[in-house]
Amino acid sequence: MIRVILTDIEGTTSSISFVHDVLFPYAAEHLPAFVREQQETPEVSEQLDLVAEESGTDRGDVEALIKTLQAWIREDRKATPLKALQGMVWEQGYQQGELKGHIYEDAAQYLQYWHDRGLRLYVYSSGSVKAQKLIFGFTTEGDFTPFFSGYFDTRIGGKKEPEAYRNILSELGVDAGTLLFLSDVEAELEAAEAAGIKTAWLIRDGELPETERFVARNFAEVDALLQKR
Ligand SMILES: CSCCC(=O)C(=O)COP(=O)(O)O
Ligand SMILES: [Mg+2]
Repeated sequence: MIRVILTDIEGTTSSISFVHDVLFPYAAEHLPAFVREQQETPEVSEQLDLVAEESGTDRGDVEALIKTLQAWIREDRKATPLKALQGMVWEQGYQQGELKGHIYEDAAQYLQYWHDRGLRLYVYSSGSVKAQKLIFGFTTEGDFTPFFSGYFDTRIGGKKEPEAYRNILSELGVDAGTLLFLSDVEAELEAAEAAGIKTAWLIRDGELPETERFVARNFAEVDALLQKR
């Protein structure tokens, strides 16, 4: 029986276009000034150390580090220090009212419903935990953070690696068979399944694939699966 739901964000609870056409351009625009101004603060400095280490860029050349970060944004690299810095930049945007998180109507409805029914809800996204709390804390529909029991980002492991899902199970202290993972990316579902976790593949637009997997157009269809299991 499913007692815990672990959900991806981009393409699952929230639109890909919000992340790619709003969040990423916002970060690309504001990150250079943010890094120049905040480079001496411990939280930013720590991330710049990691950017230098991962890219081989000279740690003393802040402009080169910014160029590396901009290139990573363009290629949608799921690098943990980039994700941490993006979260800090987005925080300013949400606080100033320039950004509002997107959440699909059905996701908003069912997250609340599942929470009220006693299911435990967790997020697993490549976006940093800070970024996850922001997108759900400042949505156009209100604050959804009270419905979540916890958040995981790439510090627990990459989303296409079975080890990450084993780490999540161990952190949560639950059996694999009680957890349902929701994502729009098949490679993420395969990794979760390799750890014994049940999955639902969210296909919000376009043609449905021919697959043995459980596929859902929206969270109402995921709920139908929950009724059966
Ligand atoms: C937390 S909102 C920003 C999401 C993000 O930065 C990203 O790369 C999307 O990753 P996901 O794992 O949610 O597909
Ligand atoms: Mg996704």
